[in-house]
Amino acid sequence: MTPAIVVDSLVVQFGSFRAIDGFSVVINYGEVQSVIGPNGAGKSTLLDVISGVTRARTGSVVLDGQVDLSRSSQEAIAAGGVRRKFQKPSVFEALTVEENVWLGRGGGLWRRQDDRLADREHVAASLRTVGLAERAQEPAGRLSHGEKQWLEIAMVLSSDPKVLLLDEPVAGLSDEERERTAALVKSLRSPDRAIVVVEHDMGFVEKIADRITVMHEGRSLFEGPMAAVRNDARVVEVYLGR
Ligand SMILES: Nc1ncnc2c1ncn2[C@@H]1O[C@H](COP(=O)(O)OP(=O)(O)OP(=O)(O)O)[C@@H](O)[C@H]1O
Repeated sequence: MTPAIVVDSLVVQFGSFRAIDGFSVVINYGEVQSVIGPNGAGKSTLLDVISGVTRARTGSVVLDGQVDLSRSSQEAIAAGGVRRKFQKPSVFEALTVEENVWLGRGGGLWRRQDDRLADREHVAASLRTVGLAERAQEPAGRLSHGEKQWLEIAMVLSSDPKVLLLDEPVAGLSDEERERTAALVKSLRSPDRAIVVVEHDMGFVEKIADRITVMHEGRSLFEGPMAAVRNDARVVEVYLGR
């Protein structure tokens, strides 16, 4: 396995409170890495550091053995191929589904007029991947909550990211939509892409994750496959048993 991102001894502090307190993890290409844990464990803060929203106090988050993302700007991180889908869908409702994906590809809607073949193909392929190709010309505001989640995935996919960060991708989705999202995330796995999923839905995580890290109070409590996670007494005590 080739590491995409190596998080080493990460510490994030808000005032005197340590939201992340010496956390380390290796995120590999070709895998879906899930980060689970109770509310307030530090999962979103971890994604914030990887995507440049929040600064680390100490430690490092190194991409491809070269770039320390904890010292890079949000723009540089996104341009370097690390893209994040936030928990709440934030699509542009008045724009069409396809226009939203053009925006996700980067550079704004003017890129559409530029009409470069590679761009067009990426936009179309992203819409097909998430199953929204037939809705491409509809205003995004007409999509259901689940479809908006998929549209956001298409928006980040359209830039062909090497690292995809998904923050609670099935929150608020129906059982059927969760099934579809699981199939979608599995289909996104590729040897030159690493996927990180933060999610509370254990059934979903079990379906998609190659590796699971359990976070608790800013630290890594346990790492392993779901069967081992479910059987670990500490994990049951702080998270699953609740
Ligand atoms: N900007 C901030 N200022 C102060 N405290 C913060 C800030 N951001 C997060 N925190 C605190 O850091 C801790 C970790 O928060 P975080 O959102 O990363 O947890 P989480 O594991 O994602 O939780 P959830 O599952 O509820 O989304 C929480 O106690 C939170 O209140």
